Amino acid sequence: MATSLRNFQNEIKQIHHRELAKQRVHGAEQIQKEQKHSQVAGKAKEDSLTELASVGTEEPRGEAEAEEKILEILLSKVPVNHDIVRDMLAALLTRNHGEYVLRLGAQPSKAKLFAGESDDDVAEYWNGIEQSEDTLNFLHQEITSAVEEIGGKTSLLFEARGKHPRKSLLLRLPPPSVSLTPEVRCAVVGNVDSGKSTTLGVLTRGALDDGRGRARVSLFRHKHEIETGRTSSVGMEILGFAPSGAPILPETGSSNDPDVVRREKLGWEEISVQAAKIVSFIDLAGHEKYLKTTLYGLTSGAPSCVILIVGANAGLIGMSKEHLSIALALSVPVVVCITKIDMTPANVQAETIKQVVKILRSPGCRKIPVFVRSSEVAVEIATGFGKEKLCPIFQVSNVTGEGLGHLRTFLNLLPSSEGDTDKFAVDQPLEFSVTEVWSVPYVGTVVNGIVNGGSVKTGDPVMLGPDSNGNFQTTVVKSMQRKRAPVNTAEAGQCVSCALKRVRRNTVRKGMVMVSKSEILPKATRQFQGQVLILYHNTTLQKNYQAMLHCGAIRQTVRIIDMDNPQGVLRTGDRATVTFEFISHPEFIKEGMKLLFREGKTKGLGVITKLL
Ligand SMILES: Nc1nc2c(ncn2[C@@H]2O[C@H](COP(=O)(O)OP(=O)(O)OP(=O)(O)O)[C@@H](O)[C@H]2O)c(=O)[nH]1
Repeated sequence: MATSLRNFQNEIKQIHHRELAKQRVHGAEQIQKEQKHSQVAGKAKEDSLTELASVGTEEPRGEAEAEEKILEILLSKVPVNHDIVRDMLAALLTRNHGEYVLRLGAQPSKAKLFAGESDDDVAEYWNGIEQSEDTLNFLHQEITSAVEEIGGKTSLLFEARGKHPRKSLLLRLPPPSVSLTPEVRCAVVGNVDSGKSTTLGVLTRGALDDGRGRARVSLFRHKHEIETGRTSSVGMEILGFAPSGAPILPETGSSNDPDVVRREKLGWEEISVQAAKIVSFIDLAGHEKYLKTTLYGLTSGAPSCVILIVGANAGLIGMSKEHLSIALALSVPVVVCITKIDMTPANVQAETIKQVVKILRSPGCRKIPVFVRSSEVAVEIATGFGKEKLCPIFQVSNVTGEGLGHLRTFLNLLPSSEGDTDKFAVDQPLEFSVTEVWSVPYVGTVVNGIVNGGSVKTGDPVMLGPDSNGNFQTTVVKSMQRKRAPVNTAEAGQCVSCALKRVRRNTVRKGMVMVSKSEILPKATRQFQGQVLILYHNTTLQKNYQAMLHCGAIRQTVRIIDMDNPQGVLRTGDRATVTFEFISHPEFIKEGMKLLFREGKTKGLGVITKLL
């Protein structure tokens, strides 16, 4: 089963990439067509589509300039053949959307580092030049002033003295506007009472917990949540990092955590204005009763990583295994965070760690667990996160603050969602999926969601739909907000809310899309084919079977109307091409989209292969 799941996931990936490539070609053609059309019409005014094609190619922060300067300084201090050294140095500089991690001094091999070997044992070194502490300090100073010259900030992430001195620096160029601040989306899952809301409360508010739920109170949205201490909805929290690398925290209060820079009370808007990077958390419910909501949060929020919270005292129990399997099925990279290490006896904690490692290494997961016990490991694992099979494990206490510093360093360096060009393509016409709808007094209908492709500007005419008949209505984006700060543009990979002109609240539902207005009308689909793998079903699955389908922000009951399996039934582990039909209304879907369907314990994973 594990091997077939892996093969199937690889196939899904291939189909997804193939379809994305097709759509990109199609999107570029469409943009070209539109451009020609506007030229013929003699439209001299700035065309949003031309701009759309150029977004992402520009380097607004002077990134190339910064890189060149840093390399020049390093080269001038290293008395060896320049060409070889340049390549080596470039490899030590990890670039990620306006920020760099620079490693100075000889670096231990990652394998040794992740295995947690002590500095003296580290025999193997990769790309790096052995330098004295004085040279490192000198380079640190020179680079800091060079980065400051171009308006950036440098912060020390890690430093090792002694036999093999080395340093890791974070160089960050502040984003020119809020609309360009890189964002990382993390979904937080785990069993009831594992400490999800508490960990988020402590990370985003700064004040530590008292072990009786103090830190989580500000995160709850409903009265019953405060009364029961149980999350029931999808909550959103943000953590901003300043250009200096320090977390921006909104509340005053005492904290024994030395890593924290404390500011006066701050709202989301202020955080986004001050931040050079924003980590947004999707706080999901742990109770089985709310699994549908949790699944929705996982598929609709397009997270770049899933943080699985495990109570050290309880281990991976109940829904946490379910959450882990869903994250793996959706191929979202996983981070494990073991909480409550302050109150758990050593033997129980060791048991939990053993269990987590065993599950991560099992053929179903095939992850390589890495314990993050130093900032150096946190830096290394964050910069390449998502590309390898590594699964970082953090051990933290929300009461004493132990281990939270490493977790913050890791979050600070995670690659941003916008940088994931596999998932989000800028060079396509706009596609925005609606994940939430509100009616705001004096503003009107506001939709929140993710820009899956292309970009959008305020004032752009767009089409919103499909409604229950499969039709789209035309509207205009009146204004936009990103993390409650007003913005004028939003690009692929970002999560924004848009106020829409002349749209009634009751005509909009979650799962709808907003696409750019063009001559080609968007199409709503009622029936489609998908390649699926049945992950679990206790008997057999036949025609007319109904289940809840999750596909991006879409959540609707589907019925199986056909399958290519000769016996006409599907069992656990079976693969088939299945024809589905949406029960209540057509939806906007595309070939290559991943789908997940569920009914009770039954679970299936797949990819849309054909729209009928
Ligand atoms: N001692 C100690 N207690 C903790 C720690 N983390 C969380 N707690 C406590 O554990 C309890 C449960 O925490 P929650 O954050 O509500 O758990 P949850 O996972 O969000 O639960 P649901 O919202 O119901 O899914 C609270 O009383 C917290 O105070 C920790 O690191 N140490």
